[in-house]
Amino acid sequence: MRTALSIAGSDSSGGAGVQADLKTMTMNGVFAMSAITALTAQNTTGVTGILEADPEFLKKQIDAVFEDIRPDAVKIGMVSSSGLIKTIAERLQHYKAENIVVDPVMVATSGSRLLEEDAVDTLKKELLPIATVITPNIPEAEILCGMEIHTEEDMVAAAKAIYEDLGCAVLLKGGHNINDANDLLYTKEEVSWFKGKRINNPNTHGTGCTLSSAIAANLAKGFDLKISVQRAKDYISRALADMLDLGAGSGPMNHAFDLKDEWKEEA
Ligand SMILES: Nc1ncnc2c1ncn2[C@@H]1O[C@H](COP(=O)(O)OP(=O)(O)OP(=O)(O)O)[C@@H](O)[C@H]1O
Ligand SMILES: Cc1ncc(COP(=O)(O)O)c(N)n1
Repeated sequence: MRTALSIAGSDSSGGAGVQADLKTMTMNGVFAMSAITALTAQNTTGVTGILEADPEFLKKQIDAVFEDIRPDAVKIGMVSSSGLIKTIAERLQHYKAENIVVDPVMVATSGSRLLEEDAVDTLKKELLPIATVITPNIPEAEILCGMEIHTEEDMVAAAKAIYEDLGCAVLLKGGHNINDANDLLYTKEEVSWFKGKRINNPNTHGTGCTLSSAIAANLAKGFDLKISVQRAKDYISRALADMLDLGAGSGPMNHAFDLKDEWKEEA
């Protein structure tokens, strides 16, 4: 069985973070492991507390995984602070990790900050350049490239600027657009659009975590980046279409939908 590691924060409400990652990876047919960067006390309406892991303890978790069950792919979500980012980058390079998907989580859907402001530079310098693909949403991409994004042309220009600056493939997610949910993949070879029909579901807590974990799971199974993104997009559309409605805020998605063997196939 192929394996994947989530390096991310814990979401006590189960909709985002490590909890979303493990559900998504399992549904996509890989064995899921975790190294937790922070505990959050969180629900659909907001984050009430964050307890960061000590970088030395995060290193222990990553070492414990790599020295026994080497992951075929790694997804990185909430990284919180510079010390944790440096530890992750150093360890992944040490183990020559492959198929690294970084979701540069900065602010939760509910509005709470999940990455310290002064850690953005460390993220750009140390972690994003070693990624196979990064998956910013529009506000995150604006921070990474310093330009405003209003149109699909702006999305292409922003993805190009980020690619040229950091050297990693960029999946710029359009979930924050008003009309469509079209995502743009910018790689060395080509620019591809992944068109999605906007599903009228206000419960989008954890969509970014889910998409990036599904990409990692499919890379782990041997699919190339474009096919992995398409499969991940199909997965998230299916999960959103289930219309689970829990909690008073933007709720989580259901992952326990009809298990279909097609989600689990390997390349
Ligand atoms: N209402 C929707 N209908 C269909 N697809 C959606 C919808 N909202 C988001 N998506 C898709 O979900 C994925 C995540 O996109 P989004 O831009 O919401 O990321 P995000 O903001 O990082 O997510 P998060 O809510 O975890 O912060 C993308 O593939 C996006 O196109
Ligand atoms: C631990 C953790 N990681 C990531 C997110 C981002 O997800 P969202 O933007 O959907 O709130 C989150 N809320 N909590």
